[in-house]
Amino acid sequence: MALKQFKAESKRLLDLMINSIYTHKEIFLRELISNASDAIDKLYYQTLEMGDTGLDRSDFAIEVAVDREARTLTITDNGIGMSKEELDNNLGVIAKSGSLQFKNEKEQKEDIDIIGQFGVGFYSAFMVADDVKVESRAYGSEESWCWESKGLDGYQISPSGKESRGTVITLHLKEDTEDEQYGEFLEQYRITSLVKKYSDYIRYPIRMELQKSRLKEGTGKDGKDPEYESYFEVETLNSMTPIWKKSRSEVSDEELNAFYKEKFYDWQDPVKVIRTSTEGAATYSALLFIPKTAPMDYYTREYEKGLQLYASGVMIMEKCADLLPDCFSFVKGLVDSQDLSLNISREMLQHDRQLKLIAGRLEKKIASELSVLLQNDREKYEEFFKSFGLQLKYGMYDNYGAKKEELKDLVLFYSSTEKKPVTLKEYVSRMKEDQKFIYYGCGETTERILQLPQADAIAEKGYEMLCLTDNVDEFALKILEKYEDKEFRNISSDDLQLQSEEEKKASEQLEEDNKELLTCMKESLEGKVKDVKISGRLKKHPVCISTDGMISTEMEKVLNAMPAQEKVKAQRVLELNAEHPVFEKLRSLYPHDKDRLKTYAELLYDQALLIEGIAIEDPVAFSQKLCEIM
Ligand SMILES: Nc1ncnc2c1ncn2[C@@H]1O[C@H](COP(=O)(O)OP(=O)(O)OP(=O)(O)O)[C@@H](O)[C@H]1O
Repeated sequence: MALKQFKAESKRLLDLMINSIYTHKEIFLRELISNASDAIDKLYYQTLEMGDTGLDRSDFAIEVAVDREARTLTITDNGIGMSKEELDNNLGVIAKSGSLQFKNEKEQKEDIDIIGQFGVGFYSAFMVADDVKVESRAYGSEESWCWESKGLDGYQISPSGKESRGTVITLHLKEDTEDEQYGEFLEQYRITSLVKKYSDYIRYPIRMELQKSRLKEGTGKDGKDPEYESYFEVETLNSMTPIWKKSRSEVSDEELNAFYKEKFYDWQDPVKVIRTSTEGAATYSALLFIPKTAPMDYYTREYEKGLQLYASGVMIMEKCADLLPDCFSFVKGLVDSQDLSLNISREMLQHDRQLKLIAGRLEKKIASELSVLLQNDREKYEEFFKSFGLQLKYGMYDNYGAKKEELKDLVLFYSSTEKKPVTLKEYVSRMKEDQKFIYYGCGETTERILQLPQADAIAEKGYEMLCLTDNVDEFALKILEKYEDKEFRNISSDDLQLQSEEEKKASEQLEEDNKELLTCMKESLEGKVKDVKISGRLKKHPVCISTDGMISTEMEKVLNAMPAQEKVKAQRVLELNAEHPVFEKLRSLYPHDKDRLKTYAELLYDQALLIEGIAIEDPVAFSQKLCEIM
């Protein structure tokens, strides 16, 4: 059977090319400038191959010009140009890329940086123009030709009078509509900012004659009013050499900081600049910055993480989210790689191994740089942690703790004994010989945690306690389970293992001796507590709440504050200090005055809740009871 060829409805295809593959019309300029740069590259390499032809790299340039009256935008290059056949083949055949072909033929050349590969970018001009004219004169040719098209209906090629080598593309911009202001591409600020945004690192100068304003000579001084005049000046719009491609010795810290502030709209220097480049399985350069403070919207849904992505000097994506894990979403910066499989529109990447590989390496690099900062510049790290520590702790907890190992040495918690933030490693290194657990307390502020009745016993033993003040903290530690084989323990949990065997026995005896009193109190607090016990930990305070089981009162608070969450309840235990005068009072009430004992039990329970920072159920009743006994 004969093999049949697919046919394409070329008008339809062109329509798709023009209108469906790009989301932003503005990228047409990037595409045309990239073509101009490719054309110059080709000529440059060709002349290199041919030996000296008198052409120098500095002779090459790309020019952009606007004519508001004629409503045209022109892009001129002095690159390799196109012959009549090339105009026909390259611009008349969709998806034919002369650039890709050129690149493939020269594959052995190392630093060839040709951008084009799909053979479609040129057609993006029709998103904004209703007439496109390409006048071109191929290098070394005697003739020049003009290709012209109004879009879907086809194109014409006719002789042109272009005298110099290269290509001039003239776009006649579409009329403005209610939805689209094509005229904006005639504004110089729009053109200059588009060049900066997408084509800043094109290797050849992109020049434009800009209209400027200056003080008229002789005015503005000696009592004369200032008068201004406009004048024209040709300016190079792009910076050409990417700062990340310069060697370390060529770029000062100040330059890097200035670059960061300008590109990423920050007014402060970053706390850390990370430069990295790799060759091999994935070839890329990255320039990353860790900001000093979190942007206003950082901890909101509006914040978008991501790194800028460049391919061969052209900006492809402003925020490539896949390059950063959530735990490091605060990192700003860019990645430049030639190896990425771009999507035809250059707006997306194919989710390939390459991208994953780069993302994985960057993640490791960021983690190791943070760890170096922590070791070498504690003050700076603490400053950083104030802004982004919360994110690292979320990162530990997120995704069932998938990144907990990577992050556990980067988090800090305030220490009760050191009176400053410490790492888990530091805590463990200071643990007392007989100390079993890493103790922590939870609350709104460190001051309140330090005042918790449960903290007294820890302090008395000379143990260190971590103060957890962010909602996520306890969850992060719970998911970590252990650090260097040491379990974490909330100071409010029922089993702190602080008592010696003798002390334990004494408590059990006391418990036994007061069994009926405790049972009576438990019945008075029916539904509120799981148990009423003699405490082994209280020193100064008469009562405290401890919890039995996985959920602490702090976790209960956090979980119940979440809108869709099913309500949870910590298993509360009311602990009594048998050494406290209040306990004597309780003993004196039982069994003669059970009503009063009930009131006391309720008051003490509410009091314990207040100390924990938990709202009491019925403040009015609490106040009445208090007055009653007064
Ligand atoms: N200014 C120019 N000078 C010389 N040749 C050009 C110029 N502009 C376009 N061409 C030729 O036309 C071809 C098609 O251009 P087009 O922009 O459609 O695709 P591309 O640049 O090859 O690929 P991509 O779609 O990835 O940008 C190019 O490969 C190149 O051979």
